[in-house]
Amino acid sequence: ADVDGKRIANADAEPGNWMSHGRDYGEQRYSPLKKITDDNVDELGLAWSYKLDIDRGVEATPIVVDGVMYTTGPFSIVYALDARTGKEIWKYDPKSDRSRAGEACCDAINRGVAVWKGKVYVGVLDGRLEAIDAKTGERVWSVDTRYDRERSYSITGAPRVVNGKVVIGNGGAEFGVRGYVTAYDAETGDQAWRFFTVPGDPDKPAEGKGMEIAKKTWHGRAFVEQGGGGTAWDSFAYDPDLNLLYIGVGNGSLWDPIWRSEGKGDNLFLSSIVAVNADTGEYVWHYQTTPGDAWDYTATQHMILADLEIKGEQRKVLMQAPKNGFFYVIDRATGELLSAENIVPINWAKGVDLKTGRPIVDDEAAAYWKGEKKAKLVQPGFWGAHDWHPMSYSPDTGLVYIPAHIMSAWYEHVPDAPARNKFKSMYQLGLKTGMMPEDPEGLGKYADTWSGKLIAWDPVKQQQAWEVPYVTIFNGGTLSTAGNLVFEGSADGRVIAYAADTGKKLWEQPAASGVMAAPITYSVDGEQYVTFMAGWGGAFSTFAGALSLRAGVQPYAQVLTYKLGGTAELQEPAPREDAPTPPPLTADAATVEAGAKLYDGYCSQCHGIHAVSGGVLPDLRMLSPETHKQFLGILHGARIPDGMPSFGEAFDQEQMEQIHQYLIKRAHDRIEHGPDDLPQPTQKTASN
Ligand SMILES: O=C(O)c1cc(C(=O)O)c2c(n1)C(=O)C(=O)c1cc(C(=O)O)[nH]c1-2
Ligand SMILES: [Ca+2]
Repeated sequence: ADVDGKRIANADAEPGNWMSHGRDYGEQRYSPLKKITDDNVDELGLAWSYKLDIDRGVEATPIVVDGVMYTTGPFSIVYALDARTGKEIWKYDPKSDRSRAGEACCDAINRGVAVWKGKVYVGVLDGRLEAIDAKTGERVWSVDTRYDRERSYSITGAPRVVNGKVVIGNGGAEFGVRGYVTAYDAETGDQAWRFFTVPGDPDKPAEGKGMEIAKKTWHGRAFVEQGGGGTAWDSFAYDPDLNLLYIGVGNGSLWDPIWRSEGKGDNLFLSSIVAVNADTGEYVWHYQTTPGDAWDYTATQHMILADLEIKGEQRKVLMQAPKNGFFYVIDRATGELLSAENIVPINWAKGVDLKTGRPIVDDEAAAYWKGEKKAKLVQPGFWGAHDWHPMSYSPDTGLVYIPAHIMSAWYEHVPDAPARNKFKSMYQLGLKTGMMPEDPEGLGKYADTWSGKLIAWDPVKQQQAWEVPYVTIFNGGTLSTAGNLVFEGSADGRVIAYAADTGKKLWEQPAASGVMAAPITYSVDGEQYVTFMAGWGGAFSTFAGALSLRAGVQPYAQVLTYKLGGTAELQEPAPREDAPTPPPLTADAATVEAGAKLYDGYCSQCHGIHAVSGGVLPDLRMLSPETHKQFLGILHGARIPDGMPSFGEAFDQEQMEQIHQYLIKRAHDRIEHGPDDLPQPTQKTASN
């Protein structure tokens, strides 16, 4: 595992390895390997599988160095496996603080490790960054990256290592945090630099040139208390020649700009790409995709560096398809916007003005944060036209392969800003969102408006080359290879290979769970392998549980590795047990109604809107008689070891009973309505 900057920068010289998150510093996720091609990919079979410990969302990109695979599972557990056989070499559990599991917005997920000079680095869900000995799996150092322990910081992203420094951001912009990126000495864990993405107290000196610029774009003082947001929870890229580190910056906190910044200002560096000096963390340039973000339009999405010929000129570009629906091509030396077009239908903006670089915002979509009382249906909604699922770029076809979403969401202004507290709740967003019908028919109609697509996008022409439809959102990240192939897993539980030039499906097998993570390829002893990390979970299936049931999968977490002629057998989860009979419904309508409000505010982000779980965390309509008895105890923390936080300080006993009664009511609704399967989607949105 003796990886260093030279080796990563020359990744093409050793195509058998996958040494950093996006394979190279430009994060193209393109492999020069071509033993597996469009001619023989139909002979691909399972070589080995490895079962992960916890069946929740799996989002990691594995690293492979010299025959060893380093990857992660739920709750940031790290695995070192023999890349030929899947045999475990060691396992390291950082024992992420389960009492704080509820402070992470989107399941207990992790996007993988970094490897550098004999050490493996992992960001832990509870906010630690740790170095592990690559040979023994023993911890070498550990730092708590949280700048303020009273706030709900978490880490889900993969670290990157640049010039001997481990770079990591954090999550939490749904719960009132101030975003930043920190670089730590890879050897010692000592802090080298920190770059804040949004300003702190306006009465105190700004932290460097970046904050001088940003400060002028914020108004009032509410953002100091509310954190401001701007978490860098996923993407980075690095250009060794320019020595620039690119940071993908997230959404605002609170979401509603009225409660964040008096409804005014661009609120830099929310929803921006920021370039900093990789040695010092000093600001160099920025490009803001969504000024004054009001919709959770993060620009944390995967960034790809490439050299493209644009209008007869060779340009060093950075490409990103952030949540807001546009595909941006930016000059990565200067930050100049070269082009931007939307990849799916959108209604929040009419386009991007190339002169100013600013979106032409639609007045209707913006109305909610101008204080209008009516809810607005905005497209894309909070999981964007593209979320964290990595895209890839093939220099052979010149196309970018984007796992895209078609989805909308309601947004509604609320008359009061919430007081900040540590309980993850919908109220903490400072607006009302996520509204959807409760009745199966209405829900089915709404579900029909959500679907997924693999889009092959031409970044020079800024237009689509081909597409493949999927039944729902949250399909897997992509990998492209010199064998004219694009690999992608799907939300509905398949692993698939397409011809990179035409999009023709060439190979497909079942994956025993939904696949969200991006696959990788590597070779050992001349044999090429393709690995998919399978395992359903993440933001979609926890919050919008009912809609995610369209995927029809369970959260079964495993590493699946394929080779030509592989014959291993796929392990599958046991079928779900039938729901027990609920207790009789005795509560009155007012009690149930009060419980519904509390549930949708505090419980829905994990257990699903209207108590319909997507199957990752327990469906609270199907509690066992034993669990019904322990209900209050569980709310007081009895299941912290499983990641269920205590709500002892959030609710009084009466409120806990109200929630319980609401769940009993929903259990009876479920029996009345029958199974949760929504009506089948129309032809248009059915999977390929
Ligand atoms: O604002 C944030 O700090 C933050 C963090 C995370 C995260 O850390 O996973 C997500 C998001 N936002 C987010 O907006 C989002 O859509 C999302 C999806 C997922 C996921 O893993 O499925 N995480 C996150
Ligand atoms: Ca967010």
